[in-house]
Amino acid sequence: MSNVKDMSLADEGIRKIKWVQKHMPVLEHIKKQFEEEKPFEGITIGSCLHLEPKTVNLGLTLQAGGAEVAMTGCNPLSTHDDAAAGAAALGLHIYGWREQTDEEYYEAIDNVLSHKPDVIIDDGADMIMYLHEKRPELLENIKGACEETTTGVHRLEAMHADGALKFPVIAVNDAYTKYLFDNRYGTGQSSLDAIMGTTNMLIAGKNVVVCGYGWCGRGVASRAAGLGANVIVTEVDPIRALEARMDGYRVMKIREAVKIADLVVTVTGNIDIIHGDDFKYMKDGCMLSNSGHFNVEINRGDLEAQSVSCEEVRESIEMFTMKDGRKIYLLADGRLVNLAAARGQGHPAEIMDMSFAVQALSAKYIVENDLSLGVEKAPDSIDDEVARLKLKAMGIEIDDLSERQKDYLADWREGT
Ligand SMILES: NC(=O)c1ccc[n+]([C@@H]2O[C@H](COP(=O)([O-])OP(=O)(O)OC[C@H]3O[C@@H](n4cnc5c(N)ncnc54)[C@H](O)[C@@H]3O)[C@@H](O)[C@H]2O)c1
Ligand SMILES: N[C@@H](CCSC[C@H]1O[C@@H](n2cnc3c(=O)[nH]cnc32)[C@H](O)[C@@H]1O)C(=O)O
Repeated sequence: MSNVKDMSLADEGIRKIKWVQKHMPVLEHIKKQFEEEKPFEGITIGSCLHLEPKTVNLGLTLQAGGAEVAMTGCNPLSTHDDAAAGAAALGLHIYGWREQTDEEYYEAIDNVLSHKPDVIIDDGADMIMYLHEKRPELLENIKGACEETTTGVHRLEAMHADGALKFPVIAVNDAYTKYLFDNRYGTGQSSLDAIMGTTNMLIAGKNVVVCGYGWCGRGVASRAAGLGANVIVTEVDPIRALEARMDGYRVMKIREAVKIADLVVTVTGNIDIIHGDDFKYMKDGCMLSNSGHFNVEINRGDLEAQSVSCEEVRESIEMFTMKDGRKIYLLADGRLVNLAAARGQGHPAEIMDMSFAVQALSAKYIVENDLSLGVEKAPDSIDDEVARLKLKAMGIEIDDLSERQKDYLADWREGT
């Protein structure tokens, strides 16, 4: 059963799914293994992930392993209607469409849960939260869950600390083969790609303010600098601020940064990064975008309160006219621009290849093991396997330690 926008888009969706499959060699390898081993026979997997071609390929990989798969999106703006229709035509249960209301978004989550999943794959923890709060009768079916992103992991750790979490969770985000590549190079490239595609503006010579110098912030800063921007970083963590400085960027307080910003990209996972009086100090024409989480990093309510009008001037660009006549532009409703902007394509397929390989192997790990309650990193063996498969797919060979080298590294006696 599915509920998508328009099944006549299925052929185009399938074309796009086939395209990404050519660029996801690790997941394709795992799909073949799953076809032989059938680790998910009798298992239902429910997911809440950005519903687009690469995610559908994860769904097909789980299906190849014998799973019944039900999927919805994890953001009201990020679903690709053609990929959703294609996935439904390929036998996955798909619920969702682009531009859902909040009510429709949670209804779709509810529909997935009605399939009574044994395993949940979440991105941002909305499905896990909803399950605990609104469908607690289903908790007993759940063997475990995987969480895709930094903020989702933080939410679930907080839930566990409160004693509220009722099943084990694997923090897929915390695998090296996830955050070092997805959060950094994926967010770096896809955010700039979406901002440029949405605005058709030049990046070179602009003051680009990156709020947060975590894994995503590093990626966004380096890609913006590569395009010729003058990058300014804001941080609250002294070590990350120092790192940003020594990586060559200016570091300053947000209040100083907004005064000179041409473009702001928030990537903190935190609330109210741009809020209140910050809007009063912005230059005419300043563009605001978020690539972190949900739509809380830029306080839209505060922006609206200080403006006299708001108009969609181009797809995914709202122009706020301020009381003094300045124009401030908000991209993609302040939701993560690389996925929620109409032109946002998400991370490149080669990146999601690794993230979703970790998801697929973590789901298998959940069904094959009795994990204890809590939030734990994906096992190192999964990281190692994904990295080795990726190197192999890229045609890269690396060296092995010799016996002499192993002995040397294990010996404290050998010195100068
Ligand atoms: N757009 C995407 O596709 C994508 C991909 C991966 C992660 N994410 C999301 O992006 C966000 C960041 O993820 P990450 O892995 O980089 O996390 P991270 O924890 O590595 O980095 C976040 C950084 O923001 C800083 N920060 C917090 N509050 C701040 C404030 N008030 N001002 C300035 N800096 C502040 C923190 O000190 C930290 O260095 C999360 O919400 C994550 O879920 C988005
Ligand atoms: N549901 C929240 C979650 C943040 S999404 C951040 C996650 O999106 C994932 N992501 C980035 N690009 C893609 C993509 O193209 N397809 C599926 N997931 C993606 C990425 O792994 C990252 O951890 C929200 O919408 O605000």
